[in-house]
Amino acid sequence: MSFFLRTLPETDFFSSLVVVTSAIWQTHGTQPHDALVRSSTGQNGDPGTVGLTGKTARESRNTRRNIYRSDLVFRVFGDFHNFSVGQDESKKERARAGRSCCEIKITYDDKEFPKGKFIGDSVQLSDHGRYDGIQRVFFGGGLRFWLHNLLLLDSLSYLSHGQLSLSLNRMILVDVDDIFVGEKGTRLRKDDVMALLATQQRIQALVPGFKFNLGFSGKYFHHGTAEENLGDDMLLENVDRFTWFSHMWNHQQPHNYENVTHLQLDMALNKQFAKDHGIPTGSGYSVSPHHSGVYPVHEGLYEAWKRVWNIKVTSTEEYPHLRPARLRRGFIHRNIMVLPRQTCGLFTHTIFIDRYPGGREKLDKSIQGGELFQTIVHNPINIFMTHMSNYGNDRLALYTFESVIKFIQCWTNLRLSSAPPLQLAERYFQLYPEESDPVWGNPCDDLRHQKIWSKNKTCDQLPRFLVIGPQKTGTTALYTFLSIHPAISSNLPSPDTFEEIQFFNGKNYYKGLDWYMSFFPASKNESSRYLFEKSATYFDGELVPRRAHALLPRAKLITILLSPARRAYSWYQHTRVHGDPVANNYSFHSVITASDTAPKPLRDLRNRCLNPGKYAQHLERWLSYYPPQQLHIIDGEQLRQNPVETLHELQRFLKITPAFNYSSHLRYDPKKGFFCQVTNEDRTKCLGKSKGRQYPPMEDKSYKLLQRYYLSHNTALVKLLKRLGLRTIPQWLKEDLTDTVMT
Ligand SMILES: Nc1ncnc2c1ncn2[C@@H]1O[C@H](COP(=O)(O)OS(=O)(=O)O)[C@@H](OP(=O)(O)O)[C@H]1O
Repeated sequence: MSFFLRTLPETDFFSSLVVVTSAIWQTHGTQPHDALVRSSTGQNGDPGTVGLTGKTARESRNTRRNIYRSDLVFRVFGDFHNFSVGQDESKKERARAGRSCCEIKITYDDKEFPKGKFIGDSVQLSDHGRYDGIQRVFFGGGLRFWLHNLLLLDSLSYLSHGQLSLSLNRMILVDVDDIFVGEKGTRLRKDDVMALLATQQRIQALVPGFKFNLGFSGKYFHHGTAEENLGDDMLLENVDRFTWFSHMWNHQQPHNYENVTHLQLDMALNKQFAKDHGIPTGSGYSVSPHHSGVYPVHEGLYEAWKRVWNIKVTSTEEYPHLRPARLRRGFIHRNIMVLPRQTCGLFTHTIFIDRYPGGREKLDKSIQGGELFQTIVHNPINIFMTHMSNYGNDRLALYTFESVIKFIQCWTNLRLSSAPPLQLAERYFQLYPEESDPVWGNPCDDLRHQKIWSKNKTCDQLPRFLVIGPQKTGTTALYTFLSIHPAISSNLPSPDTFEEIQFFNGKNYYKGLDWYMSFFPASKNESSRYLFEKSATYFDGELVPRRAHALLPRAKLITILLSPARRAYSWYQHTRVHGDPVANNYSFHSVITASDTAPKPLRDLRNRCLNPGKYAQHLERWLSYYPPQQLHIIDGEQLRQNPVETLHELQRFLKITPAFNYSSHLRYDPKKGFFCQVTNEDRTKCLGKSKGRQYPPMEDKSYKLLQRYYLSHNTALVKLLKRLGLRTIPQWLKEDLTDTVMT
């Protein structure tokens, strides 16, 4: 299916026009599909007469008045030979009376558009395609108008026969943070709690399962005025009518606790408070003050949450960043599901309508088709952040949520519902399973993140360059030689994978950023230190470039390439020596010629052996994240034969000054057959016997076969290297290609 969205140049008729054309769906009599926008002939009759009622803020604690009368926009579908046009009839008497507006005849082929008769801002036309067989929906200007926005989505659904449709189900949870926390004079009184309950009941009629979700900090219970303390009591008297979650005992930010035990002790106090006051403790949900510790992750918080509260779900506005809100996502860390959190425009200090930033008009705009309304339209699952103070005073949160819910009911066919956080989270990750995987970013790249990250942590503990492999190209030799450099430091060794951390591929990634950074101990002389790590499996890892780029966007990348055929053979020998039973049962030739019907272990081994050698393909993946200027390609043969020059070039690429002269630090060792490090005692220290081992040469038939196998990949590599401006094509690459042509 293909859709073409384009803006046409200005015409007399439409100030600007977006045409949605379905070239595929050319039939008539389309199936009706669930539309977002409630049509003017909806089940409630005429929406033009539906006025929303809501609570005005301050002065209306006990009076209700009509605060909103719907603007009316007709959506009329016809065809170009005889169609109706809808126009924005707001404030016009006939619109309020619900009468349809003008009926205009128009003919399509001779372009007789009746000039000046339309209000371009509100025209939507559907061409059923009777003229040329192509269905279209035309939009007049004013696409920023909220209803047009929805109609565009409906049009896509309509033209695609429902295949490009949004589900109509929306789930809403409203968190009320800071229960018991507020300053005297800003907290809930008894009548506020009554209003909270009454509003909740009204919302429940429209949103099944809805309950305000109260986040409490027990330390501040009864810290208000006498009247407000009665409000606290009343919340507890109605404890079962709400859902509850822990918001830290003393409202402290968890990232400020370096010691997990202290964090646990504080959490335990809040739990004890809950037990003493009959507050349920089993929701499995918690939110930390100011999102601290959730993202960027403070491991201590996750640890203590699990131990004290058995937390399974939390939420934050900070992942991956606060803005833009529409890009907020969820992730799972240590089995705790982190959901994206939304704002409704109310913050702790927004408590009076006359002091609402931008005034009441701004709030109403957000509710009536603006930001808040759109948030619900575009997010299947919404967790809104509010604070206790928003429910006292002018009760702006009550007004906001009741109004937006009614507005949604009036203008859309969305089906609203609510559920406890655990259910929401399960639903969320069913809808977006790909989000389970976290993507760790650099906390120092976002000021807000830095503020809610432990002061003891530093971004200097991250590598400035990565040696990405592939395996068996001489990466260990390069790693060892780089470590001789006085200004370069490698990572600490890993107990499992030795000199390689293998963070960005495989399971280690789920251990989190703290785990990764623990391999790069902070040094006193940060500025002169070039931290790096090498993990040869990064090169061909599907997810690695994306993950590496998210954390280290400015890092430089070093890769070593040599004949993919020879690399595959070296890898096979390495795997045999490491006791792989399949490699030991099958000859190299059997492995590389294994067919797709071969036993799975053999096919897996074949793939692991051959895939990394498809260099161009893997490099393109890296280059889709990193600019070419950050990539340095080393010829593996040159590294082997002339490591000194190779390292001098590399230093220039890394812009490391002063340059370190390797010539007196590396020497050819005839016994080993490779260059080795020169020790202080003027001896050579070579890599262990696992590197540069002796094995029989590759059979000619295998080499020839691999040359053919890699022909297209090597050809693509030549093109890529030229595109990257490499002046000389490596000799091994020329040979691989030439020999293939000759055979
Ligand atoms: N100076 C020096 N000393 C020893 N070995 C050297 C050196 N330079 C390059 N090589 C080649 O490096 C091959 C091993 O590559 P890696 O270190 O990348 O292997 S690994 O992926 O880390 O296992 C290794 O492959 P094999 O010969 O198959 O063992 C060597 O050919």
